[in-house]
This record gives sequence, C-alpha cells and structure tokens, in this order.
Amino acid sequence: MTISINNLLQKRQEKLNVAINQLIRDSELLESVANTLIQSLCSNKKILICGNGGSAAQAQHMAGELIGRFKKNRAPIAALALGTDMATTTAIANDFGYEEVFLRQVDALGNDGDVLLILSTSGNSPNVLAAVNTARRKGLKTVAFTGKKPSKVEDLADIVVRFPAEETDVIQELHLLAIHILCEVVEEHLSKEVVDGQ
Ligand SMILES: O=C(CO)[C@@H](O)[C@H](O)[C@H](O)[C@H](O)COP(=O)(O)O
Ligand SMILES: [Zn+2]
Repeated sequence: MTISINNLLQKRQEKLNVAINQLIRDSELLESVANTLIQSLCSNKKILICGNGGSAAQAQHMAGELIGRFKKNRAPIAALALGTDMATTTAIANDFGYEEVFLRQVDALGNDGDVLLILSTSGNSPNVLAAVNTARRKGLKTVAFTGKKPSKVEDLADIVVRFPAEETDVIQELHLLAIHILCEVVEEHLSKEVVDGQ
C-alpha cells in the first residue's frame, strides 16, 4: 500500500493539536523559560544553545533569529549555537570523543549567569548531559527541551520542558514552535527595554 500524504497530514494535525493544547495548559513553564532568558539577556549575559542532528539545526535557527531579527529590527541579541564550527567540533570529537563536543565549548565560552538551552528529544544524549554538568559547574542557568518520556537530563537541568509527544520528528516540530514563541517574547521585551532606556 502506498503511503498517503493526506493521511499523514491528518495524523500530524491530530498529534500537534493534542500536544499544543497540553502546552497551553502548562504555559507557565514556557513563561518561566522566557523569563530566564530575558533576565540573563538584560544583565548582558548570553544564550548558548545545542543539540544533535535536527536539533543542531534548530539551535542554529534560534541563534540566527536572535542575532539577526525575528519580526522586528532591533539590536542583536547575544545567542550562540554550539557545534557549528566544524574545525573545533571535529577536533574535539577526534581528540577527546564525541561526548565532549558541547562540554568543551560550554567550558570555553560559557560564563556565570549565561543560559544553556539544550534541545534533546530523548533527553539522554551523553554529549548534552555532559554539557549540562559543565554548565552547572560554571554557574550557567540550564534549560532543557525534551519529549514526553522522563529522561536523565531531568536530574541535571534547572528547568525541563517535556514536550508532549513520543516521536522524534513531532517533538522537534514542537521544539521549533516553542523556539519561535520564545524569540517573539524575548524580542518584544528587549526592543521595549531599548526604547524605554532611550
Ligand atoms: O532530525 C532527526 C530526526 O528527526 C535526527 O537527526 C535526530 O536529531 C538525531 O537522531 C539525534 O541524534 C537525536 O538526538 P536527541 O534528540 O535524542 O538528543
Ligand atoms: Zn529530522
């Protein structure tokens, strides 16, 4: 039987609907993530973002929205996606092991009061767990986006948002939705700060 796009779209609509309804009910959690980001950025700190595979792309996507623009022209917002420098990333992976790729970048670039945002659908990837441990040691605030299932990062991160879906691709789509909403809220708040501060 051939796979039907119409059917896949309908199933997706159903899954995203259920999940977004749940996120709306639990919206205080994303509010607290937004407040954490805003508080650090208003204190001239920065956001480091990381993840593997599709989540690495989403980390870059978010940094791009913040350093460039989301919907408004305003001052750049300090955000950096880890693992985007191939020379550094391959050197760390080759010399120290893949588990250290994010850890060493957090150690080198993260400072007290910065935020580390982890995007991991499983919440169990060893390199993101290692990055959270290092971030804690260095005094960064740590936020993790995961999927529905309980995961190891819950024992480590300050705030964990479990997105209510089981499949990697659906979880990633929900992460991206939250990333865009956070960018909008952060952008709105920070452009007001600049105007108010004039
Ligand atoms: O984009 C996808 C699947 O949609 C894949 O590349 C996926 O990101 C990779 O399998 C990752 O290694 C999964 O890592 P994680 O989300 O469990 O931390
Ligand atoms: Zn993917």
